[in-house]
Amino acid sequence: MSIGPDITEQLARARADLRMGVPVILDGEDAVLILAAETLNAERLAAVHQMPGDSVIAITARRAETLKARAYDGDLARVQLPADATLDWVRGIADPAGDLMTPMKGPLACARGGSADAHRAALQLAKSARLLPAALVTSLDDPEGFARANGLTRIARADAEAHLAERSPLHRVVSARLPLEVSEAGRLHVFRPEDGGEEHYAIEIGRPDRAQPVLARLHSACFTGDLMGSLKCDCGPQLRAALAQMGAAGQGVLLYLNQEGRGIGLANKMRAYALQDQGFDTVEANHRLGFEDDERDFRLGSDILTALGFSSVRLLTNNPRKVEMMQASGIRVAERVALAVGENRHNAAYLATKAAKSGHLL
Ligand SMILES: Nc1nc2c(ncn2[C@@H]2O[C@H](COP(=O)(O)OP(=O)(O)OP(=O)(O)O)[C@@H](O)[C@H]2O)c(=O)[nH]1
Ligand SMILES: [Zn+2]
Repeated sequence: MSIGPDITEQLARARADLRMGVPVILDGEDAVLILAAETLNAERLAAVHQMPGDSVIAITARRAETLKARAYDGDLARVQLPADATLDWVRGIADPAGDLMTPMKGPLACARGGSADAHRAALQLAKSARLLPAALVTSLDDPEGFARANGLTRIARADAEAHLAERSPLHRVVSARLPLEVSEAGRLHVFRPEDGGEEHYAIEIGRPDRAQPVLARLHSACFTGDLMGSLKCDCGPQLRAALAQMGAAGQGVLLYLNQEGRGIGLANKMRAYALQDQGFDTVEANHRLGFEDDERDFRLGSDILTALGFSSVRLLTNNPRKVEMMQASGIRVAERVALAVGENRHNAAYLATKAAKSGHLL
């Protein structure tokens, strides 16, 4: 066994590099240098302009639709980097904040033909680093030499793809008693993924019988709603109502999953909120940013329930995707328990959009 970083650890480094604006090399067939558009700076853009390889900005088909760029690769587009492209221009491709003020960035020329696999991996990596899904991608002739000369992280793309497609195993780190307002018999379990990603928590109330369906909630983190009392969503009231029901029943398990903003992170969620102030709804805002409606993987909820010894739940939710994903990953949903609380005049349209476009049941 090597003492150096394995592929999981290399990917964690790559995410940290991209978040800081440091380039990463994806090696293999069609080796490339990638930089996240969001964290690119003027010096590094100038350096890319000097490189002999072809440069494009990879964006998702969702973002391409807004920019009227041709997504020849199906799920993504490769926008050619003009020789005089400025940092503001690159940022404008990535970030829809200024779309309405400067609607015409193009016409944008897009690459077609050849492989877009490296570009797809770059976008996946940017998303998993909770950055905007847009990457400056430059072809490289000598990836090993370039990595050595510049001290860059170099990853075998084939290994990266295999790992990015799988969810990271979670391990319970610690469990401790946590008396709560709703029940003095509370316990908190902390779960840590192997990939250096965010930890997730399970709050167990009482000692639920593992042989019976447990009253359960998969709650996605919402800093604004859970902690700040935001009126733009229903998360805070849902969190408190779920805990109150478990307290009243004397048992239950609430998973607090750190999937802020339906899996896009708080910064991107706030970008979506800014777009909502321009008149777009919650789903349109995600699409304009280049994300899908919902980027969450609820199977991590099943992993945690399984680790705690549960195999069957009475699930507190209005979201049919949660029910489907639980069932598909081996947790039986014996019953869906509706959780409709916290509607107000600020979130009524948001709740209506979720019902109309995301299939939420009321
Ligand atoms: N991207 C994005 N995320 C949001 C928005 N409003 C709330 N969220 C996030 O959405 C998640 C909550 O998901 P919801 O769709 O409200 O509810 P759900 O958890 O899918 O379904 P329920 O179980 O019925 O509550 C949290 O991670 C919030 O941070 C928004 O406008 N845009
Ligand atoms: Zn919320």
